[in-house]
Amino acid sequence: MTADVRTFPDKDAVIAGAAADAAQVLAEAGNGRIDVALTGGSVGTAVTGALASLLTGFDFSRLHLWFSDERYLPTGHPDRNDTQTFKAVSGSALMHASRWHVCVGSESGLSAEDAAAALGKEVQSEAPNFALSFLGVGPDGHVASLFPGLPGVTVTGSGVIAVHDSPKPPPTRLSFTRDLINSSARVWAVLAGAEKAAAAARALGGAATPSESPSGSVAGSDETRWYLDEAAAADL
Ligand SMILES: O=C(O)[C@H](O)[C@@H](O)[C@H](O)[C@H](O)COP(=O)(O)O
Repeated sequence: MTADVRTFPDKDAVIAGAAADAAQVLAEAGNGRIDVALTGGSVGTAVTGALASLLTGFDFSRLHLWFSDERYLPTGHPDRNDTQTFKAVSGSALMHASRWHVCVGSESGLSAEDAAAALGKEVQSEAPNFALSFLGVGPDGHVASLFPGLPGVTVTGSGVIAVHDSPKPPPTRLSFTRDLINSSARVWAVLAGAEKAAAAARALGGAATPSESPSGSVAGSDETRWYLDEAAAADL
């Protein structure tokens, strides 16, 4: 499916645009439970923060929030994606979502494989039907913690994997598989900056393999959108 590419003047406009559109998706979602997969990184976290301030009059008890990847560090560590997200949304009603499905922390003593399996079990038993998955994109084209050249991006099945030797610190991470990400109705990539331009062009060019371009290998079952600033869109 062809991605719907939306270009904005700068990073702040990308964040505001994606958050406003996500607020509309949530407002228009039918009755019942809504599952959303959040992402880490500067742009994704800021989108979640902006979304939190737009959701007025929303029934938060319907909302289940997940992270499509986590940096495998102790609970509360300032570099964890959930910690950074909680900071971005603190004081907002988003904190009252029915459930934040966070990953176990490394203080548990679990190996990354066992921590990934625990979250995978939760995915299996909750059977989330993701309405929306946000993804940041790295300069190397990674999404979630699926990095070019590492084995994770080729793992099949709707599970959660352990990732070792991540080129972006920290080295140990947990990540949704590509199949789990792609089970989302909507997959929205959010990115900004000239350092992302080559990765965006490779992904949207459509010729790269998943291992060369993880971001080019993710797509929503209904819709794939890319929110980019002009700098990141420069090579499209
Ligand atoms: O744990 C993480 O860092 C991520 O989830 C990662 O996939 C991130 O979204 C991208 O690296 C983009 O990050 P930026 O928006 O900061 O460039």
